[in-house]
Amino acid sequence: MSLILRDLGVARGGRMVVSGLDFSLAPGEAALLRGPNGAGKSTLLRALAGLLPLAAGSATLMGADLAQEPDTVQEQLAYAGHLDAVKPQMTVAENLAFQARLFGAPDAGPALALFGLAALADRPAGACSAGQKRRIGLARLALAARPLWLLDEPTVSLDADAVADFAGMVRAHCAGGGMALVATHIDLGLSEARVLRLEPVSAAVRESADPFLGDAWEDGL
Ligand SMILES: Nc1ncnc2c1ncn2[C@@H]1O[C@H](COP(=O)(O)OP(=O)(O)OP(=O)(O)O)[C@@H](O)[C@H]1O
Repeated sequence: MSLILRDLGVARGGRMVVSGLDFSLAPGEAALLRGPNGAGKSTLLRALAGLLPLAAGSATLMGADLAQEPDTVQEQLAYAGHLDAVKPQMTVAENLAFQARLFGAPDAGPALALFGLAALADRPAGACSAGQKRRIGLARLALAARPLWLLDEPTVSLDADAVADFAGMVRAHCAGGGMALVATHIDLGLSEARVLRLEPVSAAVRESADPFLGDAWEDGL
């Protein structure tokens, strides 16, 4: 019932960005994904969310292999990337009601109860501040009954109170048997969380690419 990564490798633009990664997360555990800019944190999260292919190794979630059964794995996780997944023309309540339908939740109540969003319920999301939009994006996690949360810099734009609320949300998720892998550069106050540190793949490995071809960049990612 865990997330298990074995000898995992992920490439970007034809270069290995994450390589030889072994890690596991058990129900009830949170891990902070740390490392310098460019170390591969977003890349790893996107790969685990099924948005990038694995170049090597394996990832299994609750017994399902990501490469063999991607749909089964994706149904067990919720991914929150750098974008807030908020529709600007809809109100805060409508956005969350939409997310509730998407995740099969009966209503948006549990999300509206978070981060002071009830007070913003009738405001068009497009008229919300950056931190308010981020709150909407995170609150939708409460509607997704998914055991694994993959969160990429979730606290960007949040004030100190909202960061504390977010830490409480992760703690409650884990207390209920959930798991969270959270890429962050800041101290979230989750002292019980484990740390998975990524380092940029060594220069020697990078320079093994054909020097005459230059860098290859993926589009639209
Ligand atoms: N679209 C892309 N095409 C090619 N290479 C990419 C692409 N996106 C990212 N990379 C490269 O992959 C490496 C890892 O990037 P990634 O975004 O995963 O790092 P990160 O650890 O999340 O960094 P940060 O802390 O800055 O968010 C970087 O060297 C980056 O240049």
